[in-house]
Amino acid sequence: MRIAMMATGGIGGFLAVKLTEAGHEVATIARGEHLRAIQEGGLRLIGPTGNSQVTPWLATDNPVEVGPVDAIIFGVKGDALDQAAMACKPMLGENTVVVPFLNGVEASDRLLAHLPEHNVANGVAKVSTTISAPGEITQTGEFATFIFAERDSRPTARVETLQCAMEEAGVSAPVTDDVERELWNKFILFSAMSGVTAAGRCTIGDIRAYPELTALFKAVAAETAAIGRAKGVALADSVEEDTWALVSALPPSIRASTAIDLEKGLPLEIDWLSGAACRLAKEYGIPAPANETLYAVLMPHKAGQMN
Ligand SMILES: NC(=O)C1=CN([C@@H]2O[C@H](COP(=O)(O)OP(=O)(O)OC[C@H]3O[C@@H](n4cnc5c(N)ncnc54)[C@H](OP(=O)(O)O)[C@@H]3O)[C@@H](O)[C@H]2O)C=CC1
Ligand SMILES: CC(C)(CO)C(=O)C(=O)O
Repeated sequence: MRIAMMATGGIGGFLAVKLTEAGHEVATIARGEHLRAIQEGGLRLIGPTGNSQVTPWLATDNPVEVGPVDAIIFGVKGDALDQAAMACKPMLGENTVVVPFLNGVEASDRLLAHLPEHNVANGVAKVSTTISAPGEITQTGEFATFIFAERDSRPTARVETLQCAMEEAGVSAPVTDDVERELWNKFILFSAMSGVTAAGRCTIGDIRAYPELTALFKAVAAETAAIGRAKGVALADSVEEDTWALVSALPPSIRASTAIDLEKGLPLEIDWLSGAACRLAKEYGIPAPANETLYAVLMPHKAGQMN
């Protein structure tokens, strides 16, 4: 397949290495020092079980050079979505599938402001990866699951082809019959994990150890689940308990990327996490005091560099 990464960060960089290794023509869209490093020395993945280095088919900051592709893996931070979406246009053909893997539940809908609906799919990523140096991606932990489908979850050849490509590349890409439920399952976990580990400057281990943090986490997860149900998402009756069971199984040192971004003084994705929960709660008439409090506490740090 011919696949473009918009862009080559934690998500796009990880998949670029895996899919290039599996023999696909991968175009990595990047910029600045990171782009120069990929052009000069290729893209390196530091993984939990070993490292790999690839030379992608193309490394550029100009999507016109790439031209139409079969699939675009769309992975930028929430605030960068609009500009990155517009930049994708030269890479679209009639049947190109654009799969967003942003955290939150709004990315696919937001893409429709810029891209034709028939090109846009929906997806959720369960992986922990970051740009650790120019030209280098580091993965923490071995989990790497990418769940995606057409926006209405109907099976199509283009989604199935990309899922097979990922599976053959050693990345889990299970079929789903309800991609919206998958997004909300993660959002229920992640709205709480992001808000609490960032505002509390704490880890998942702390959330389990301090009853006050446990209660706060569960309150956020329950609010977000209530919003999902009000929206009509087919959540399991046990989603709150299932979410806590997942938290109980996570390594104690884990924090959300939001907490790590806060520590580094980087901009926070809170408008698309706690902020999204608050917005959607208002829309559906659901009280969301825990999400609102966490959103407010993190607000002064939203633009970064204010630690
Ligand atoms: N990484 C992970 O483990 C996971 C991430 N996610 C979500 O996936 C999304 C992407 O995260 P992640 O990949 O980690 O983000 P990163 O910040 O690692 O990567 C995004 C990259 O996109 C680049 N970029 C943004 N806009 C453009 C543009 N217009 N043209 C070219 N390059 C551009 C950025 O460059 P620059 O630095 O120059 O702005 C950056 O290198 C987020 O919503 C995140 O929450 C979800 C699950 C796991
Ligand atoms: C928790 C994790 C690593 C799971 O994919 C994540 O999505 C994030 O921190 O951004």
